Amino acid sequence: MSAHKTALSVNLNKVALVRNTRHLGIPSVLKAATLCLQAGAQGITVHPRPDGRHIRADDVRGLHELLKSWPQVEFNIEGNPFHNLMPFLSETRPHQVTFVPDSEGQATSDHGWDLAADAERVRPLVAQAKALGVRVSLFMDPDPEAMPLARAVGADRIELYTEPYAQAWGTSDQAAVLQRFAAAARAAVAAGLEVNAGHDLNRDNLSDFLRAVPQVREVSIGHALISDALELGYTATVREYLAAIARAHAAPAP
Ligand SMILES: CC(=O)[C@@H](O)[C@H](O)COP(=O)(O)O
Ligand SMILES: NCC(=O)COP(=O)(O)O
Repeated sequence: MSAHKTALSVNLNKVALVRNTRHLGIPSVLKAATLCLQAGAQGITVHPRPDGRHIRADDVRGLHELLKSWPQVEFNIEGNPFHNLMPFLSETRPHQVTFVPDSEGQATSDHGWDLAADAERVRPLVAQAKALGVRVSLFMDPDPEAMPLARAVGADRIELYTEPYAQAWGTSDQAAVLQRFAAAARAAVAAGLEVNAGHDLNRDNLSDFLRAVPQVREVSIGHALISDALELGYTATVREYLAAIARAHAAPAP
């Protein structure tokens, strides 16, 4: 058994994505956060992208207010520090920021930092976030040799980008890919970093990952978790609508 329990941080991007297709405010990001926390999630993650396609500034502010009532819960804001991210840190001082090297308008995150190229420009932004009291995590590919560089720019944690693992899960590549992630996590810890993980983790592939990479302090999960929440909720929801129809038929308007 590992000495710590891995925290689950729920990424709410996809709730906002659906919400943004109309002007009704549903589904509500704040209600989703509340339900996830009531169910035991230990953190909330959002990635306010520059194009505002899902999480927007008002969501970040609203979650910041909401989480004042949940002092044990970690607020994690992800994004590219060279785009729109840093003002959110000054305004809300979340527990953690995850720097992600996405381009503007990128469909979704698909690689970690290349610190051999970017260390000098990332370092002052890491220092700026830490001066605000915000823990800094860097989104990284599972490359053991890059971990000392992540530490050298001042990061507290790294987040292992797990899509390659998710793609390998259940195939003959799974064991080899997991070995790569395990080596990267060991290298991170040896360099003085803590380890997070995320991207395309789901309730099928998660346990195998955490067994192989027990150092993981936190997983942030959005796309699959929100999809599961929809699918696991269809039965009860359809019954509610059928009940509403039945009520109308049982007591029609006079
Ligand atoms: C850093 C990371 O892996 C997540 O932010 C992920 O990219 C989710 O972002 P989207 O919900 O915009 O795909
Ligand atoms: N940092 C990863 C994250 O927040 C969620 O990624 P995904 O589960 O939506 O792929």
